[in-house]
Amino acid sequence: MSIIVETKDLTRRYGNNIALDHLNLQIPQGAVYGFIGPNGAGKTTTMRILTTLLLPSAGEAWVAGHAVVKDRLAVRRSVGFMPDFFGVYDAMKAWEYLDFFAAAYEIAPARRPKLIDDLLALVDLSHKRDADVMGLSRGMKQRLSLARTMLHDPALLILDEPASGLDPRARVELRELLKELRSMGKTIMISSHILTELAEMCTHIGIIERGKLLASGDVETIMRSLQPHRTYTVHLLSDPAAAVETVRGLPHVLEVRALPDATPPQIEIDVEGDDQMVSELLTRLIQAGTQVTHFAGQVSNLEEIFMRVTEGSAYGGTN
Ligand SMILES: Nc1ncnc2c1ncn2[C@@H]1O[C@H](COP(=O)(O)OP(=O)(O)OP(=O)(O)O)[C@@H](O)[C@H]1O
Repeated sequence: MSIIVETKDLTRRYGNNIALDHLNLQIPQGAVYGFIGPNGAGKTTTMRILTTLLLPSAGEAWVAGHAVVKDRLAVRRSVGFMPDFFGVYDAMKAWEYLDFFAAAYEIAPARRPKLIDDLLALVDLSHKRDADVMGLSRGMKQRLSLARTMLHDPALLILDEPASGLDPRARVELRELLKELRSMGKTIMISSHILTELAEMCTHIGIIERGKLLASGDVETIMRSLQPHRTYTVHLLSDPAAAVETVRGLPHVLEVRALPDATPPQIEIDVEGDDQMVSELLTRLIQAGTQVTHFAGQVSNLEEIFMRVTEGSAYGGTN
C-alpha cells in the first residue's frame, strides 16, 4: 500500500506554546484514518498544515508526494478540506454554493451543472438543490460541505470533526457516505475527540495528545499492541470444569474461569502472547477432548485504548 500522507518531525509553535511536537505520521492510500485526540491536542493544526493553510515551524509534510511548503498548488489539487465550521455567504442556494466553489477551482462553466447535480445526488441533497443553505439542517450542511470538498475530485479528503453536533441519524448518514467515498477510492483523514464516533468507520487510527503522536497504525495492530493480554471466550458442548483444568497452568495463560449459568457452557481465558500461542491453546483443548463450538478473542474498543494510551502519557509513562 503506498503512502499518501507523510509528516517528518512536523513541528508548529505558537509563541512559546508547542502545538505540534515532531509529529511523524503516515497514512496509507485508501485508508479511513481516524485522527483522535482531546481538545487542543493539535489535530486542526496538523490538518491546516496538510492543506497548506498554515506553515509549519519546522519539519516537513507531503501529500500525494508533494511537499506542503514548496509545492502548495499541487497539494491543493490533491486535497479536499472540510473545516470544522461551515462558512458561507447568506442567501445562497445549495447549487450556487457548489457553483461558487467550482468557479474558484476553475472548473469550466459548461461542466459545472452536471458536476453539481452529480455531487448533490451523491450526498443525497438533490431535493435541496434550490434551498437556501442557511436554512439547511446541520447534517445537511455537513453533507453539502462534503460535496464541496469533492468538486475537484481530490485523492484525499481531510475532514475536521465532521460528526460533531450531529444527531444519531445524521451521524449514520455521514458514516454511510464516508463508506461510499472510500469505495470510490478516496483516502479519508477524519478527526474527532469522541472515539465512538470513529470506531466503526476507520481502518487506521492515530492518537495525538499535546502535539505528540502516541500511537498510529491499522486499527487491529494498534489494538493488539496496546493490550497487555487478550481474553478469549470459548463456548463448549462438554464440561466447562474439565476445560478449565486442561488450560490452567499452561504457559501464557494468565487466568481461566468458567462462567456460571452461561448458556451454552462457556469459559474465559486471559492469554499473554502471540497468535501462535493462542492457536496452541486451542489445539490443547481439542486434544484433551473438549468439544468447542466457538472460540473468539474479545476486542476492547477504541475508547478503552485511548484512555490507556493517553493516561500513560499524562502520568509520564512510556509510549
Ligand atoms: N492561532 C493560534 N494561536 C495560538 N495558539 C493556538 C492557535 N491555534 C491553536 N493554538 C494552540 O495550539 C494547540 C493545538 O490546537 P489545535 O486547534 O490544533 O488542537 P485540536 O486538537 O484541533 O483541538 P480541538 O479538538 O479543540 O479542535 C492548542 O494548545 C491551541 O491552544
